[in-house]
Amino acid sequence: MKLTIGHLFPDLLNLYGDRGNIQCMVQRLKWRGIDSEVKTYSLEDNIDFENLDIILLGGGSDREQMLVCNRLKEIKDKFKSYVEDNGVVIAICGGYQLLGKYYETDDGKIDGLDIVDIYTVQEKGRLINNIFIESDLCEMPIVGFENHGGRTYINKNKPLGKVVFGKGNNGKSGYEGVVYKNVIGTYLHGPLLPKNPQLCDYLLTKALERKYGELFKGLSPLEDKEEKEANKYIVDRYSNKIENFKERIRKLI
Ligand SMILES: NC(=O)CC[C@H](N)C(=O)O
Repeated sequence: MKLTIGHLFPDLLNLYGDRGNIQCMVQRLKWRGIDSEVKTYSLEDNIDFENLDIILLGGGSDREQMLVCNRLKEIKDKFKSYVEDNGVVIAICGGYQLLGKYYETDDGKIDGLDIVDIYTVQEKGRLINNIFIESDLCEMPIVGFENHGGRTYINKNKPLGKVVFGKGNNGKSGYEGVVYKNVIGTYLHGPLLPKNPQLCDYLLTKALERKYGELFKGLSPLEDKEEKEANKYIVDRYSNKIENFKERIRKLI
């Protein structure tokens, strides 16, 4: 078995090591004896969606998102068909915002792919924090790092999870990310997947099921000792902060 992973515009969209998500997917496949191929695309390249099993759209500055947005207009229909055909997409921060209808910044409106039912508006101040959330997609909490000026609002689609510590989509709703079909959008950098092995396996499973159907019998389990430790480190560290905070509030009232 083999999966082909497409990394879109890594020269523009690749903040905080988002590319590490690809290395993580490749390694977790390799440990199971599954092959992979990584294809990177620049703005001018033709994207052969029909050959792709997973697409990564990383984060970027507003300026870089603006540059990517014109190219997205040209590939919008093909991208949409890929998603409707259950193609797997993992989109981080700036890439997440671009999945939606638009990202309105102080310098102008950046049109998105309109693949998921979200929109983003730049508001005062940036949401910068370590963050962890709880999601129905995996048992372990999902941990990461967020740094965004845009606030994302979901219309109809489901969020990826509930914020336990951090800000998430807009600092108000208590939710983080979005899930639509096999598309996950999230503000979590890190890179995201190495510390969230269950989420990584969720994406790989979706891609293998789509490609191989009944022939795919599921991913064999891995020990994930270090991955779990790294995840737990963040969860413990920030759970304490929540507890301290709750304690302070308790004393005040
Ligand atoms: N970290 C990012 O990808 C930043 C996304 C976007 N430019 C924002 O500031 O909201």
